[in-house]
Amino acid sequence: MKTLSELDILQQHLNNAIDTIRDEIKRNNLPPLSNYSTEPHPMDDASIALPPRLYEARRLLMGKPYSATFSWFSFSETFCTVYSFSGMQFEKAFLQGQLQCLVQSPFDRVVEQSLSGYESSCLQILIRSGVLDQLAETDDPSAGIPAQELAKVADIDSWKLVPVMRYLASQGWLSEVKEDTFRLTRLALELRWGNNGRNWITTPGKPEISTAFVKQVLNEDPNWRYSRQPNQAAYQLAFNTDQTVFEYLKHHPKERHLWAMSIQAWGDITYVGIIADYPWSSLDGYTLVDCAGGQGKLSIALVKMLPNSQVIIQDREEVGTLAKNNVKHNMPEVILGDRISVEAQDLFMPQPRSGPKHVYILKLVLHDWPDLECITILQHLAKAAREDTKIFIIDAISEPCTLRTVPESEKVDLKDLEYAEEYRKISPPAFIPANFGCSAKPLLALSVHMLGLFNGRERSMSEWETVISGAGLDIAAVHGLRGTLSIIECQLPPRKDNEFH
Ligand SMILES: C[S@@+](CC[C@H](N)C(=O)[O-])C[C@H]1O[C@@H](n2cnc3c(N)ncnc32)[C@H](O)[C@@H]1O
Repeated sequence: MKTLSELDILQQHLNNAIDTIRDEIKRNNLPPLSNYSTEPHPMDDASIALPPRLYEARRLLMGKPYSATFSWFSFSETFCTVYSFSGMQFEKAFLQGQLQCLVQSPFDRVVEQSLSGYESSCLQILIRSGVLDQLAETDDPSAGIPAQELAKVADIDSWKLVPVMRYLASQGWLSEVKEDTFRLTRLALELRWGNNGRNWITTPGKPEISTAFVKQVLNEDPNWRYSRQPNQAAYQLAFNTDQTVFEYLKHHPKERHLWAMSIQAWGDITYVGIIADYPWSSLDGYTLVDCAGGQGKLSIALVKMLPNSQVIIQDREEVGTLAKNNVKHNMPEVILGDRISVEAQDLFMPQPRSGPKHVYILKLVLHDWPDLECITILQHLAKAAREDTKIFIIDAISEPCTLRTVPESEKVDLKDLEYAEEYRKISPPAFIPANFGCSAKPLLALSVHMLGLFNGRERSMSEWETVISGAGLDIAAVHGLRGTLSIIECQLPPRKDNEFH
């Protein structure tokens, strides 16, 4: 007999729940569910007791960590324990996305969202108390450790630790192997010391900035409310400063280091797609200028890939030291200033590197800035550019959340990618928005975070077009990459016959 995998079993639960909901809707003469309806559905009315089978099918589909009829703890205890005994992880039953929106009770969603900040707080507790590292470094990670023991080593109250850990277990970060004994799950391994997830989550200030974000947007002072200055955002409200994030970090080296690690984490997760999905070898022989190149991970890769190219990492003076150390660490054989150099260069000053066959790269830079600043940055590059210069904006293209009908001849679906080596994005299938809805949540959350930090944002293609044409540049091509980013290749517009350069 075929042994079913966890994926097989979860699919069965999913199909069973959907089939049941469909059947119950028909049996009870309810209207069809739609995420695009502008009317409430009878199932949204919490004062009506749903038929038991429909109620339970919805609970199965949501894999909900709580419900109206179960108290938080009793439900979590039963459910988490049962699931960890059967070797399954709760988080995998928690189906996100379109299906969640379609079937979840709107009030439950409100409760879940209004308390969602606790997930971040509980993760902070897990990490900052050292509990996560205790769980990661134990001799037998699969056995787990009783919360009482963890609390004693961390010097915190176990009465407070247990609800924190159980909540995290319900969200998939931990599993409760027996009552009050927890172990890490696959998801939580990303939070171990040295991993990108840990670097990203430990950058200081995220909770403070997200709280102050409300005050940024709804500020009583209209000068603030309508300000798009990079130094009038939630960050300044949270840290009581009038400096931009980068100016502030200049004077706070410890935070600067943590920030650099978190930026690097985002860079790392997008790196594979940038390298794999663009034909970089076609640029061998070009001079590549990595503007605001940070610690220079992309530049180091490019100099290794392109033996006839020169690569220059530019950034703020205080970041240059990090980049130099990084180059020395990763390429001990290379002499700085030979094929790779690091130099201080302000994005808002004229670009000194100019000449034939140049590529200016702006990776994850423009999303940090409001439109006016982006236009100024691009104008400096446009002024330094020649006819054959390429300007690469490597940033996300944040599709709107609209439904889009793709003409049949242009459709790409999963079947088209069978055995494909070249990456192509699939077209959104029916009822899935252009940005794939909840799949875009990390990027859209980052977009809001950019607003809170700098009045920056992730941009849609039409928003990119505004900024690029505002700087007097043309778009030559757009390359989609795996890992949320794209390369928007820009160039000078063709010269008119009567123009002299
Ligand atoms: C989000 S990071 C991106 C770094 C790098 N391109 C990457 O992808 O890892 C933004 C970078 O812009 C740099 N930066 C900020 N303001 C700058 C300025 N006025 N001139 C030059 N660099 C600046 C920061 O120091 C930081 O390294």
